[in-house]
Amino acid sequence: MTQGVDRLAIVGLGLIGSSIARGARTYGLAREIVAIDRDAGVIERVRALGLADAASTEASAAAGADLVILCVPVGAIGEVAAQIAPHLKPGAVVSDVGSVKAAVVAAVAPHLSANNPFVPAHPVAGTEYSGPDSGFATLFSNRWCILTPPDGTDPAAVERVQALWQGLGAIVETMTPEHHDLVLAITSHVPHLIAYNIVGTAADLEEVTQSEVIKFSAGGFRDFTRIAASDPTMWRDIFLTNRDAVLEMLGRFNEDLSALSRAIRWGDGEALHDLFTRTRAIRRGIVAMGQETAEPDFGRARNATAPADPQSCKQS
Ligand SMILES: NC(=O)C1=CN([C@@H]2O[C@H](COP(=O)(O)OP(=O)(O)OC[C@H]3O[C@@H](n4cnc5c(N)ncnc54)[C@H](O)[C@@H]3O)[C@@H](O)[C@H]2O)C=CC1
Ligand SMILES: O=C(O)C(=O)Cc1ccc(O)cc1
Repeated sequence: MTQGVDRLAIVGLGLIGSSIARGARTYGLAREIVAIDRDAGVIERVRALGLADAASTEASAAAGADLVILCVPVGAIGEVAAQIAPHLKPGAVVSDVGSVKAAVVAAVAPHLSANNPFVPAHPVAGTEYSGPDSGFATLFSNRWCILTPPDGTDPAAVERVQALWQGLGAIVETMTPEHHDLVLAITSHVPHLIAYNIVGTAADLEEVTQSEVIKFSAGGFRDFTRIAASDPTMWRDIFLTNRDAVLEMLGRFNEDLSALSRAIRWGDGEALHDLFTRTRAIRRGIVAMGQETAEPDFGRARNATAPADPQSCKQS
């Protein structure tokens, strides 16, 4: 059994935090796991599921941890860092899993002393489910985890966080927070916004079509509804904290959408066919890299320990 971390504290035991706890147990990555969540109901579930050696609603439970991972919505990460900071032992490394990085670095840095290096991380893996029941140990297997350590971060701290993610099966890559935010704006954030928008538009049309939108929802729309079922708090925070990059990518998206509208209006089949051929090649490239299954899996195909009844997960 690898003993990477002596005491691992996880703050926020939702989908991501509970998956880290399960993975750390399964793969023997920590001698002791401490779970911290402000929600007493979550702590109760953590105890019932046996996800940690100790579980508490108090930030002081982070005392004595070698590595503390903040797994709360990005808008709360700075405030949670401030709460745990007074309890950290010298040398304890702090990390997070937030989907946005520049705003998180800015929010966390002021609260930590030089004795407690911050190594921001983002596992690019998840589902539309939330809460402690929705996690599973293999969530990060063969998935990217992006680290965005500020220049001058203690290399030993980066190494500790990298080792944890590699132990969880992730492939680790390092980049600047700003680059991360631009890349994720187009690959993750704008796609979620499009899903929220199209499902919202369809819902508004329900009155006009007398429920036929939902009744006849076929492949494309159904895939959007899965994404649009993602946690409202988490995604509100992502759009508010990655505002500039999302607006930049949304501007480009709108321009390209206008070009497509024009092609349809003027019967430019060649332009449509050219684009659809290019996008098909991109999908096939992703499948070939093993980052995706050929068919939509609705977030459950890799879920080796999924609850028998997915409805038991907190669905947003
Ligand atoms: N859901 C996903 O697919 C992915 C999420 N992320 C990131 O991971 C983080 C967590 O997301 P999920 O696990 O999906 O969320 P979740 O909603 O499943 O769990 C969040 C947990 O944090 C707790 N929490 C919230 N505010 C808190 C506070 N102030 N103090 C202590 N605990 C608090 C909540 O009680 C809840 O148990 C977010 O920053 C998100 O951007 C990253 C990759 C994928
Ligand atoms: O469920 C999906 O399709 C996702 O895209 C999950 C996801 C959500 C947020 C992230 O920062 C990373 C992955």
